[in-house]
Order: sequence, then C-alpha cells, then structure tokens
Amino acid sequence: MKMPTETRLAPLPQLALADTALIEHDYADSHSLADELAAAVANDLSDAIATRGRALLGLAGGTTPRQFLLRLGNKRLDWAKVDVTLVDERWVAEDDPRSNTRLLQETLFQGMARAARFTSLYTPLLQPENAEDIIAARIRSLALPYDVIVLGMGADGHVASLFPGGDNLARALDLGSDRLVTAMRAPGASEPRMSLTLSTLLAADSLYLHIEGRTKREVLAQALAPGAHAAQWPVRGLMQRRGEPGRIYWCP
Ligand SMILES: O=C(O)[C@H](O)[C@@H](O)[C@H](O)[C@H](O)COP(=O)(O)O
Repeated sequence: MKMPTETRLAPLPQLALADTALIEHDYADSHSLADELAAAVANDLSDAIATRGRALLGLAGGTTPRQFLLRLGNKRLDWAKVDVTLVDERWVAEDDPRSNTRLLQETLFQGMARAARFTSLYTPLLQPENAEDIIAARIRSLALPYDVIVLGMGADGHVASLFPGGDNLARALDLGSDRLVTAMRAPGASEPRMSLTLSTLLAADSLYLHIEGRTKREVLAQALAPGAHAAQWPVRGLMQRRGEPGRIYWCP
C-alpha cells in the first residue's frame, strides 16, 4: 500500500523509530553482513527473474561494499537475465582507482555475475552536465523500476551522489520531477558525479541501505530524527518511501 509522501524538504512529524528499532539487520562483523546481504539480494533477483523475466539491480560504489559485491557475484543466478547499473558514478575514467565501475569489475564481475549486462553512468569526453540526457536515455531503456537497489551512506548523510550542499541537490530530491539522473558537484565529493535521483531510488521494489561503523549509525539516527531535513541529510529522503528508509544492514 502506498503511504502519503513527506512534504518536499519539510521536517517529518515525530518518527516512532528508535535507533535500535531502525536497524533490523544488525551483524557482528562485515563478513556475516556481506553473506546475509548477498543472500537477500540474490533472492530478490531470482524472484524478479521468475516474475518479470529479467531483473534490474542498482549498486553503490565506495569502499564499504567490496565484500558484499564479491559474495553476490558468486551467487548462482541466471545472471544473463540481470541488468546492473551503479546508483552513482564518479566522473573519472573507468580504469581510474576512484571509478565505481572499476570497483564492480574488480568484485562483482569477477564471479558468475560477469554474465550480467552492465549499463554505465559514465561517458568520456563530456562534462556530466552535458551527459545527463545520454545517461538518462540509457537508464530509460532498461526495464524500470529497479527490482533491487543497494545504497551506501557517507558520514555526511549522502546516499548515491545526493550530497548535502550539492549544486543539483534540490532537483535531485524533487519527487515532482520525472528526472531519472542528475549531474552533481559538491564540496564533499572529490570529483563531479552522475547519480540516480531520489525518485528513481524510491521507486525500487527492494531498497537496502548498507552501513558499517558506529559513526555512520549515529549519523543515520541524527538524519532520521524528528526535525532533520533531507537537504541537510539526504539519506532522510529515503523516508519518503513508506515511512522507512529501506532495509538497513549494519555492523560495527
Ligand atoms: O561513489 C560513491 O561514493 C558512492 O556510491 C556513495 O554514495 C557511497 O555509497 C558512500 O559515499 C559511502 O562510501 P563508503 O562506503 O566509501 O563510506
């Protein structure tokens, strides 16, 4: 059932969610978390293939998901029926150590998942602002909405490349817009980015938030506390989904 959405960028009313209640999937270490998250995502992908014939998966980059991606890539699935994109890409060449595509090449696509079809959020030669239409057309050609999206979160509360202080943050958070992707430049991002917008993320059938460490747990609690704003803590935008920010997987 679809719940009423949060007024754009307005504070939420009191959330009946204590920090501990929020984190349903709490693991002792990153290895057990990676095992369980990979199993859950593989399950969702199998279900999507069974019901829709194909599955669409969106993945975060950064440092946290390495173990999870390695495990997911080794899951027995009909990977040829899976489309994979990133939820955001850093605007650097795909062989650059900072590239999220490179991260997937080094992890997910080392395993059975190499049979999946990858759609890049990057294109060389253009600035990201001039490449939005090209990247949006690539995403539009996939069988939207995403079946599964796995997000990470930065210590500043960003998800995908929806950064606080980002030049295009307002339009990226605007649920009234049908924009699928946006370029983003932000003080907290070392390079320009291309990102799925909040509405693209929220439309996913299954949404996971994978965070590790006590600091991020505290950031999340702060971001989701009454009175916080998505403009300051973009992760809070996820609450506009069903009053919950997706399934949160956490370990110290
Ligand atoms: O390209 C990126 O940086 C990401 O997709 C980003 O949204 C990431 O999930 C967070 O920044 C967390 O990054 P870490 O896992 O490195 O802390």
